[in-house]
Amino acid sequence: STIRATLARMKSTLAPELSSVWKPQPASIFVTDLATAHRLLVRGAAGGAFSNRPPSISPSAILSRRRYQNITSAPYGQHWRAMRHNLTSEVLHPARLHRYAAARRSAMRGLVEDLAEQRRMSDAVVHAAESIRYAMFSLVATMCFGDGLDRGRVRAMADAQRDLVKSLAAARLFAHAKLPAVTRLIYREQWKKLASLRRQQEETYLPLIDSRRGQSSERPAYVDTLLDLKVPLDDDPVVTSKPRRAQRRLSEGELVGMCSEFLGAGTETTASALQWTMANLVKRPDVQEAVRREIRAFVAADADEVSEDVLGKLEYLNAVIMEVLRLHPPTSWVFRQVMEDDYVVHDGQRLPVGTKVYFPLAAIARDGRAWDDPEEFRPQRFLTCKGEDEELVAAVGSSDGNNVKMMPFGGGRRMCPGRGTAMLHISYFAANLVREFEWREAEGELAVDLHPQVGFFTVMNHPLRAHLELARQGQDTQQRL
Ligand code: HEM
Repeated sequence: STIRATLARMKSTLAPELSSVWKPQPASIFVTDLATAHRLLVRGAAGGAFSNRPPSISPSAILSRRRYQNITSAPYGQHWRAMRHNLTSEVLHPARLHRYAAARRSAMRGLVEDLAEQRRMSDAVVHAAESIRYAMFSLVATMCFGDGLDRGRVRAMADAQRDLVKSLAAARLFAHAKLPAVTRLIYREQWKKLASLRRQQEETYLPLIDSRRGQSSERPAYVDTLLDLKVPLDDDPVVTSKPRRAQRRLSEGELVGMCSEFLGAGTETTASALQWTMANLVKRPDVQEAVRREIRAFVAADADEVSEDVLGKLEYLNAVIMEVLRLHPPTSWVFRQVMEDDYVVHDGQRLPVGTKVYFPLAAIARDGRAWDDPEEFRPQRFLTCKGEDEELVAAVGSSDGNNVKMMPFGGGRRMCPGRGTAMLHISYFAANLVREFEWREAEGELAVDLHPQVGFFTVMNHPLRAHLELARQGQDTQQRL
């Protein structure tokens, strides 16, 4: 009877999986030309929204067997709309973002001091990659959980998240598995590792989440908005602006997944973009000096920092960051999947339901029909169009979708909601790092290598190391740092 029970259990687990394996799957499509990417992503479909991703590799969604969705993994519908609206209007909206100015300043100061300390200890060569990533993580962690986080705990969370990012390749294994139960059995070590990382997140995040319950704060953290958030009881795939009556709060599992998404999306992308920015400035001392000259023109020599209100005037720095995002988009892919309601036409044919459409962002950004000498690092290409700043808007993806030339933040309704925040974080940190230090190439194995390591995020193949000299004029910088 034990054998019979085991067989029955196997049958009930495997039968639905096996039936889906034998079902013919429509071919996937890879879009590498800009015009098609723009038409599909930004203009959308002739019918339906074409705004779903294939089952996400979000570890939170996979580990909970898709019980807990976050914004990235949720199907296009009312639940997704409520979560995304909360993030964009309550946290990332420019009118709310000023609340976190003190956290940005403290993370930036911490980074400058850390680099100064390293250069004192190690003959001026610093491990910039780790320091940059940790500074970004501590900033995003404060936005997520509020002020007063213990430094040791933040460090542990940052390390755990690095492990999780490394495990994303394994997560992909489970996300795309035709036979999930069998795949979990075959790759049980990888599954156990993912499960233990998720458990670790629960153990760390839940006490922090609980400590915010019932508190009112002048500077609400992301978690506070999530605790207040109500989502539709049943997801309705049709997105309308009509309020729904039956609502519920997010469960603990969902809260952990949402925090994990915020920390991951907010840290890994911007930390990678900042590293690529500093790496390109090391390789191009002429560009670095031009950025420094621009900063000196707008910031007094005895000012404490390049303040946020100056950033809008630093057009050349902004152009450098755009060019970095074009050549090294930190998110490698955008994905969509054709659903029942979508009427998506490609090459004169309606794409069958289930078709996965892949947009490799680096290839799209190097389309020779859109850019002259697309392989060259040439920030001034973003300075040619003054006035309306058309190209700058186009580069981050304009809301009306006109003149889109590249899409580091994706496009259409699922476009990155963090693009404004990301640009603020990258330019604030980069401006201050250039003002404080002269960044020079270290020698031998520590030299800057601009080859990418393409995974879920595109990072530098060799983490950034650089030789730093103090660069500030006008006060006794040696003493200050
Ligand atoms: C340089 C920095 C960043 C880059 C390059 C980037 C890139 C992207 C891309 C390509 C997508 C997919 C868009 C699509 O499918 O069309 C995305 C989605 C997303 N990003 Fe970002 N991102 C960055 C920073 C941020 C930040 C700072 C946050 C939040 C704090 C964030 C939160 C999200 C979320 C929640 C989504 C899912 C949106 C949805 O499905 O509706 N990102 N991002």
